[in-house]
Amino acid sequence: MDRSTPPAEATADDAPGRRGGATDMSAGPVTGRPLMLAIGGRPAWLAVGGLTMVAAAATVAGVSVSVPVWARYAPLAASLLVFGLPHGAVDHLAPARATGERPTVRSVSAVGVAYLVLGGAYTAAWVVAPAASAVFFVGLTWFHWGQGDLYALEAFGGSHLGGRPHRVATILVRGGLPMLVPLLRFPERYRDVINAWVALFGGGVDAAWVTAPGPRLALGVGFAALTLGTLLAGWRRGGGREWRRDAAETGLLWAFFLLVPPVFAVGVYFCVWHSLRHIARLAGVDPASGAAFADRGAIAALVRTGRDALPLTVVSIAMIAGVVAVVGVGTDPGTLTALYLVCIAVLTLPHVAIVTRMDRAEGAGLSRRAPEQ
Ligand SMILES: CC1=C(/C=C/C(C)=C/C=C/C(C)=C/C=O)C(C)(C)CCC1
Ligand SMILES: [Fe+2]
Repeated sequence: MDRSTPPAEATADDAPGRRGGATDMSAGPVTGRPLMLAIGGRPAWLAVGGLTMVAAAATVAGVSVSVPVWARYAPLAASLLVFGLPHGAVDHLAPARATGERPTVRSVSAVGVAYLVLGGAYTAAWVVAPAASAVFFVGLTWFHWGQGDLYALEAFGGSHLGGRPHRVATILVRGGLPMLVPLLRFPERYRDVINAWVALFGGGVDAAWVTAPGPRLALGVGFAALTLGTLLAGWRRGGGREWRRDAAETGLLWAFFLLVPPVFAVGVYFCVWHSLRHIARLAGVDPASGAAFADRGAIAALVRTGRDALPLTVVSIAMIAGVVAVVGVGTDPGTLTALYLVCIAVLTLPHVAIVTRMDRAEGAGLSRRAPEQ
């Protein structure tokens, strides 16, 4: 698929930032809209929408569904293979492709060095200051998952997105949905997850304020106001179909993270929302995956990108298994999940650096020049 031409389904207004579009303000291409809808949109809406409806029906009927422990952890465990870990395992190829070039030994090595330096530094930080590293991990994920959603909104054709302040607010809202909303409804479980990370290093967090109602209420009211203000700003820029999609997704994620228990909800979100959106982005910058999508559809594009992700997914799983064996932690799901998430944290810091470079190369996200209005 030729990325420089808007796909048949999209109009120039649909895709304001795509190279060659009539209202093009950016330096580079943004993933094709049909690709992002097929891989990064519909599956996530189905999974998250379906689960939210089940949870809402159970709440309205006053039925308390007891989810077995293994099922609570199943989505996070599945993320080892199902889109989660693999979405970062194409990082060695992605920055070159984002600039429209073929990966070279040099470009792949630069990514390797970034992983060694940033991942190494963050590993040391976990050992020296686990509580601060845990808080940093939540903040980093907040930014990164918001950054991922901002890219997807642009790829959907988000002409309601304004300049830098509106984009920063959109990142804060979209990242805060998975990182803050679970705290509002499930503070004890939230604290237990963070405690489990820190406990791996022999520490504990004294975060009484996390479970205290006052600060939580303030955070909830503040975040609700930020959500409404950000959506209102988009509506005032013209609203329209993409604004309605943004508002519907935002409302859906608010409900999802308020209703569905947090470890399960975050696991589902990681697999089908964040990771699939990034995979759609990766497929969009890879000519072979783009062609597979144009010829044979979404599954073919996923398989093509999956092939690129396979080697480093296997290496990452082997490394995580090695860490589990060497540190010899307990085998209960809570502890294993904590160790997995700390490994993910170490991989996420360089991953965020790579994605931010891709944003710059594509003129997307915070690197996009403000559209004129
Ligand atoms: C599990 C869980 C949490 C944090 C999960 C995090 C921080 C996951 C990060 C994953 C990343 C960064 C994946 C790569 O893109 C919370 C919200 C603390 C509490 C609720 C349960
Ligand atoms: Fe990511």
